[in-house]
Amino acid sequence: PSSPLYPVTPSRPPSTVSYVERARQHRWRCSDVTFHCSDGALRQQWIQTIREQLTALTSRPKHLLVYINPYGGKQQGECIYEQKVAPLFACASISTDVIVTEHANHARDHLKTEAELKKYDGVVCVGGDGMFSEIVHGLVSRTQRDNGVDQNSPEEKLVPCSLRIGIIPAGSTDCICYATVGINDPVTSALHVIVGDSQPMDVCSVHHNNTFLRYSISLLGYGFYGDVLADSERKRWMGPARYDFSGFKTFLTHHHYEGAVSFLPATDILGTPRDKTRCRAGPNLCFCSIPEYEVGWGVVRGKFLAINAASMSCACPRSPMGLSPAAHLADGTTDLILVRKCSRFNFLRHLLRHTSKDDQFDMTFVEVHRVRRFRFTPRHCQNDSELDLRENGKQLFSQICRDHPACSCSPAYSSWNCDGEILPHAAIEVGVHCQLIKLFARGIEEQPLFEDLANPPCAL
Ligand SMILES: CCCCCCCCCCCCC/C=C/[C@@H](O)[C@H](CO)NC(=O)CCCCCCCCCCCCCCC
Ligand SMILES: Nc1ncnc2c1ncn2[C@@H]1O[C@H](COP(=O)(O)OP(=O)(O)OP(=O)(O)O)[C@@H](O)[C@H]1O
Ligand SMILES: [Ca+2]
Repeated sequence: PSSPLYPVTPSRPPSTVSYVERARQHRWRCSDVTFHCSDGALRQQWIQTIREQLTALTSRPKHLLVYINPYGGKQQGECIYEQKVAPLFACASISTDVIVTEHANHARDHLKTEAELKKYDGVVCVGGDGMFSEIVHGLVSRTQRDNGVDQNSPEEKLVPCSLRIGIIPAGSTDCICYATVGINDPVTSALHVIVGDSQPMDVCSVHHNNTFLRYSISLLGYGFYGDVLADSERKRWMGPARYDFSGFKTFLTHHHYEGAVSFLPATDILGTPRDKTRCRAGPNLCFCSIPEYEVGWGVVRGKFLAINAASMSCACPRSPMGLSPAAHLADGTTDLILVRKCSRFNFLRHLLRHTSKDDQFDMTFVEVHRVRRFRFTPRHCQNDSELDLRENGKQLFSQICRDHPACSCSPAYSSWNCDGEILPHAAIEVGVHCQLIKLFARGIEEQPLFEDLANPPCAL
């Protein structure tokens, strides 16, 4: 159908208008209302007017490029798209080019080099956070190349991407979707695409020795989350449960890592990581401020169980408030959470607080800073031969452990978990790029007291 009204059949047919209705827990549903009109001319006038009103909404996409990961999460990507999303796009007169990916990085490389981006109003991915990360890497790299920007320079100002990205959740964690929409529900996400929502988001660039490594949108985690990921990658066959298994195992292993974290605090912003307010849809604290004066870098040295940088809350079904509940999606900062070496019992208390409303930062061994840039340097390693050292270190360590089975020392290095991908270097430099990308989302809406009055329905 080429209009939001259907069916449009001869003689006195009923005319149906589809619209968005809010349901529980941030879910959106498609409903319809059927009108009967005995006066054919009046009916036609109504149809014409509604069509014109909808066409005038330029923020709504008309052509989308869709990538489906058939192997993400519970391997339901294709089925979710065909059954739940494609019919809605068709109903809203959105045309699509669909690519089912054949290998990892297929979507990234297609976007980077081949895709004819001018044809589209947006890119949609069906998968988890890993698939979204592929789309971001493809689009951001393509935009920098097209604009002659060198990604390898950590100080370079990156050019924002013009195409919006939609996420149809079909992964294991879906934390980007959860934190930008409030729920990981394919129909809700499809409806946010259809109504043409727009949510800007920060992107962190990660460098090692003036070489670009990766972008991060949600979590950069060294120590605990790096070790959980490294272990869970060997257990992909377990599906989403691999994270709980590896989480439990890593918790028991209780390794700590020594190093120095230096950071540039964001002092000229309104919010702090300890705020009780949350990043919500509508006017809020979420904007890019320009630093007014130079502030000095802070340095924290020590032994850490975890070093986490959360550029957004990282709320997900496992942790409904997230790693940094007050983090903002698009304020140009990341919340640097440093968890110093402590007892297993205390670390468990800290982890448990992620599952409730209790403050996980209110503990003597945890500190949190809202920053614009940071660097991490592991102890024993300040030069280029880090990787060699790392390999030798691993061999040495396993040898020592074989010789002394009861020893409880930690290995020298962990890995960085960069949005679910393992980085090859421990020493990294990170900078936040304010509002580099845009999503088909609007942030999490407060649940209004009188839903119907505060949020009028929206026709498809
Ligand atoms: C006692 C329960 C404590 C539960 C504490 C839960 C905190 C969970 C916080 C989750 C934050 C997810 C951040 C998202 C990162 C994504 O960019 C990335 C890509 O999808 N996902 C992961 O790396 C996937 C990372 C998944 C990490 C799961 C960690 C699970 C920890 C379980 C610890 C169990 C200890 C039990 C001791 C008896
Ligand atoms: N056709 C494919 N075959 C194998 N791997 C793929 C394919 N398409 C994409 N991938 C890769 O699969 C990885 C995981 O995908 P995805 O993010 O969709 O699911 P997930 O890992 O289960 O979820 P999450 O990232 O939320 O934990 C991604 O890193 C992506 O690069
Ligand atoms: Ca942020």
